[in-house]
Amino acid sequence: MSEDQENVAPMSRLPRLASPAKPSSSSIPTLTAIPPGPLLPSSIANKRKTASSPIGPPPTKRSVSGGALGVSTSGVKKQPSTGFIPTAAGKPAVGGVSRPGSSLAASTTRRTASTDSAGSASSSTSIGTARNRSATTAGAGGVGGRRPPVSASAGASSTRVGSGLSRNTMTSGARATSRGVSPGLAANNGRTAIGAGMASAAQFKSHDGRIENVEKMVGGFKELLEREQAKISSLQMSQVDLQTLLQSTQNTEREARRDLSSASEELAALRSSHAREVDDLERTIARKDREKRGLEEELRDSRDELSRERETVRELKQTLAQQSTQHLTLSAQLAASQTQLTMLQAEVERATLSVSSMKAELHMAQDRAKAAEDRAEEIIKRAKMDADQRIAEIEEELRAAETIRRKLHNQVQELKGNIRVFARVRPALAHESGDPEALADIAYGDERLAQETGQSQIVVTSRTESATGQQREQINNFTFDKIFAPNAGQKEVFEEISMLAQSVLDGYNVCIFAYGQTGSGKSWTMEGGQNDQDAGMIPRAIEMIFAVSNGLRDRGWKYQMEGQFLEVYNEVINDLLGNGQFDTKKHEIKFDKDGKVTVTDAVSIPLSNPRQVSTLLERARSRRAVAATLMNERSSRSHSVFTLKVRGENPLTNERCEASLNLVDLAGSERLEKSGAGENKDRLKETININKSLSALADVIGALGQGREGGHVPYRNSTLTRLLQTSLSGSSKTLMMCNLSPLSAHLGETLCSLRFATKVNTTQVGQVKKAGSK
Ligand SMILES: Nc1ncnc2c1ncn2[C@@H]1O[C@H](COP(=O)(O)OP(=O)(O)OP(=O)(O)O)[C@@H](O)[C@H]1O
Repeated sequence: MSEDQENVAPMSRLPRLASPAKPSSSSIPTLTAIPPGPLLPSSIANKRKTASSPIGPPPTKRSVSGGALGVSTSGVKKQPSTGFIPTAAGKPAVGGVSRPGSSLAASTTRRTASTDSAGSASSSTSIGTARNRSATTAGAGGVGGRRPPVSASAGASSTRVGSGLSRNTMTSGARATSRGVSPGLAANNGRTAIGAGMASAAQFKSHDGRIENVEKMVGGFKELLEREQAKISSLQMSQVDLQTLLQSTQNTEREARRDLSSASEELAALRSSHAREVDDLERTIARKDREKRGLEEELRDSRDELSRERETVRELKQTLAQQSTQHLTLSAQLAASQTQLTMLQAEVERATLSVSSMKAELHMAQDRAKAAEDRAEEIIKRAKMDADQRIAEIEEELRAAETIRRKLHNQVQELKGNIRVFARVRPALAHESGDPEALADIAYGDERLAQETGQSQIVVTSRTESATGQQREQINNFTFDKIFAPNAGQKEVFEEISMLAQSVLDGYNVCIFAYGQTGSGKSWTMEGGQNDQDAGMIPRAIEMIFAVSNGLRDRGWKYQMEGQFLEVYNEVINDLLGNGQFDTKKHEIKFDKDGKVTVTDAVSIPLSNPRQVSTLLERARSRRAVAATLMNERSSRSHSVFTLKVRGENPLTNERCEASLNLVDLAGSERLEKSGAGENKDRLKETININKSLSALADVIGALGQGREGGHVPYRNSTLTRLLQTSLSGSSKTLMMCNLSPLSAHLGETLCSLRFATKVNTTQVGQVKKAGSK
């Protein structure tokens, strides 16, 4: 319900309160219809103000009753005259009455609002102000010119004065004065009212009875008001109680809230402590679990131990029982032994006597033994001297035998010829063996016959077509010191070479060439594959030389060895063991006063064991590979020369030797048209240089073959022959391995190689001499 509705509701109840005092049916409707408006709202307003000001001081009785009474009195007394004016004046009077009423109603509404907003503002003051406004409004209504000066409101004022209630009028005037109405206006109003009062005195008398009724009603209203005031007082009392109750409730609530927050905090603290306790308990439980498991394990172990202990106890008991039995047995035996001891003691006494006599005999025997020992020592000494003498004689004989062996060995080598030629045909490779037509017709002589004669045969059959289209078959028969068929392995080849290579330890220069066209197996023969089985002549020769030199150590020989690996490419020497990726130094060939060849700035690596050789070969290989990437297929277009320099000394025999083993992998020997060099200037230069050095080699061998002492040998015609000058001289042993391809496509080159090898084979170089030996 809105505030306006609340204000209106009491007005509907008012007729019921007023009805008992209704004096007559003719006048009451007008009176009762008008006064309740200003009366009831004041009382209700007071009531409401009281109720809506919970903390404001309760209004004094004087103030309330004064306000209410003043309003009701003035209102009630005004209304009859006002009520009559409309009756007499008709419609405008109704408007005059209705204005104050509506003004009051409005003022009530405002007052209620102001009370609501002002809160505890003084009720009496508020009421007084409202009433003053009402009066002012009424006055203004009269004076304001909206109505004629003798208007309903002016009439109302004069009615109050004219009814003889001068006190009231004065009071009203005084009040008006006191509330800001100008005194002149009040006096003016008073005079106007007296004039109007005299004019209507007759009417006034006729209404006395009604006034009495009204006064009775006022009395009733007073009673009602008192009752209301009593009610208000009791309500105020109960309001105070309620306020007290509210305050205490609020206090209680605040306390309860405080309790609640502290309880919440306590609860949170309890929860966290509970959580901590739970955590602690869980940890404790986990620990206890672990302890429990540990204890269980301990218990298991203890049980196991207990059972073992029980087992031991049982065994001990058994042992004890056995030992008790044994003890009894032993006690019996002891008794028997004691009896025996007594007997033995008697016997010992007898034996002691015989020992004394034997000791005497022993002393005599010891003297005899000492004399015998001295004699034996003398004999041993003499025998040892004889043995040492014999050993020295034998060693001397052995050394003489070794010297003889060396001589014989070298005589055998000499008998075999100081230039020997072997031929080796490589097997067809995997990609070549598919077509039998691709293989050349090569036959090998009888092996047994070869062993008997020391000469092997190889027969190469070539077929050509004549101009008339006839097939011509040419059989080419070649004889060499040894021919290796394709199935011959590296080991087999080395067995034939090893004795020659061993000569270097005896002080002979040895030179082994691998000659043949590109791809005929020269590198395979000299260096071989990576595993021991495929190892070529260089690693096998080194291994063998180290093994033999170690064996000769017992006979007083001490050897020092060093390795050198050079490459001759386009007549220029490159050091394959130098530092850096490839050689940038210029090397020259020099000869010392002994005629030994040295190469300037060439690296010589001291070798103390054969394993170092593989590292050395690997180093040379990688440097050759770098050079090969710089220049296509360079390896087959260059000569490689591995030199093992050996220096030996035998302090026992006072012998010394110095020699070198040269293992040469020659460049591919193919002819110019085969090499395809015509199209390429570099290749042409390579081929010219290779051919130059190979023919220089052939010329040197040929010149040596003429055997003229002091005859000219053209060593200087190529770098290769100059480099190998010492090894090719008459004091060296030379072996040429002629490597051959099995393919028919290479038949022409194979025949060329075989003819060159034959030329070398028929050369007889003069007497072989030890190099640098004393
Ligand atoms: N006796 C052999 N047994 C097995 N394989 C061989 C044998 N001889 C040569 N070969 C193989 O034949 C191929 C050519 O051999 P190699 O490289 O030794 O020829 P080369 O004459 O040294 O050629 P280049 O002059 O180009 O160096 C290589 O693959 C090598 O492994």
